[in-house]
Amino acid sequence: MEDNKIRVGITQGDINGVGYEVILKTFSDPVMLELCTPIIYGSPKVAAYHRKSLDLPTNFSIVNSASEAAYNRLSVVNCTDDEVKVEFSKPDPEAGKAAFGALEKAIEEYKEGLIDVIVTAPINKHTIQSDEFSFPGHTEYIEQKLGNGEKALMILMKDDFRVALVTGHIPVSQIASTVTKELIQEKLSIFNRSLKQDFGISAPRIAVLSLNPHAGDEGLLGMEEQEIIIPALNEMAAKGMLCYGPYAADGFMGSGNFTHFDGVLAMYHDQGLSPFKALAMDEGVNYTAGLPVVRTSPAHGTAYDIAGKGLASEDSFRQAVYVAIDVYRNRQRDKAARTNPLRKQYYEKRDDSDKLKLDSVEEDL
Ligand SMILES: NC(=O)C1=CN([C@@H]2O[C@H](COP(=O)(O)OP(=O)(O)OC[C@H]3O[C@@H](n4cnc5c(N)ncnc54)[C@H](O)[C@@H]3O)[C@@H](O)[C@H]2O)C=CC1
Ligand SMILES: NCC(=O)COP(=O)(O)O
Repeated sequence: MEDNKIRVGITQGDINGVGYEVILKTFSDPVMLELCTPIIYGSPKVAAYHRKSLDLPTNFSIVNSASEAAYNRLSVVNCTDDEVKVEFSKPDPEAGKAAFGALEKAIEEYKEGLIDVIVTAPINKHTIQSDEFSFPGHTEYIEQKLGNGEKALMILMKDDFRVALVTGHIPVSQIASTVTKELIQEKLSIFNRSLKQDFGISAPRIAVLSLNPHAGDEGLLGMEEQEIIIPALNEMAAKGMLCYGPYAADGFMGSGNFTHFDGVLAMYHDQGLSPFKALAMDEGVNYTAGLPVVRTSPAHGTAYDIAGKGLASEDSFRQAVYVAIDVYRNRQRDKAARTNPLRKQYYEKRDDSDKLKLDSVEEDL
């Protein structure tokens, strides 16, 4: 390795979707190569196929591992069977196998310290399923593989607009029974910590959405607000967290109230992601908070309807690279700031001794 730029490991995702298109378009800009050292985990053959089909100018080097990645170059580590064929827009278990192989290799090299962050191109969540990958998505898989026992939180973000989820990829029929006081508090704690450490916000303000229409209308339309969400918020607020709500989701988003908060915690996937994508999908980023590893992805999926046509925008993928780099740097800064912190000094009221007291280091909620 000839440089000390952040090494961004990129997994190829589903080879029949728009993954390679957005990756190659992003790194056709030489400025991106000054910002980081990108390493694609995938297939030089498949990358070349996409480049030719879409008439893209992006060049890359073939390497055996990220340890060989060259300065100012896009590199590709081959982790895919050369026999695999690209068939644009086709859901194909072979493509699923290729997506999984790339993810496995990236995780292996991350563990070896060869890459600093992981940016994933979209997978087809159905075709990737196998005995080795039985998860609803990257979030849950990476939580298990690289979480060291920590829990993940899915955050979709664009600039200061950040939406996180209490429940994720579960059937709608299971949402109400999955939303518990403990789960809300767990997600709030991860969100609060991430806003501080990953985004440098010292006292984050978090809005929490209700589960039922109109926040339950005092119990008329459901009791979860009264019995679960409000007690969860009250306890966290008593510990000093700046959390507010529950807000009725439709009016909260429609009125623009969300702009007054650093983060919005939604109760379920479509409650949070539908308004988010309506407002911010173009440059939206999916960030997996709460884990030791920094992992991002574009907000979009495989987009089979436009695969191979040259129509996919790379904006979201480019932002995913930026966010991964920013969070990585913010974490380093936060770690440095927390090493040997100055302790707060104060005099106790009603203590006549004039004795200076030192408090203990603040614990994260
Ligand atoms: N992180 C991941 O791996 C994710 C994977 N998926 C998977 O992707 C597949 C398709 O999911 P959908 O819900 O259809 O969402 P999608 O994001 O693939 O497509 C939704 C719409 O947005 C458009 N679109 C998506 N990306 C675009 C881009 N870069 N430029 C321009 N237009 C774009 C598509 O053409 C389509 O009309 C599913 O298998 C899903 O599970 C979905 C989201 C994230
Ligand atoms: N809708 C968001 C999404 O599907 C994210 O999936 P993944 O990042 O967990 O693979």
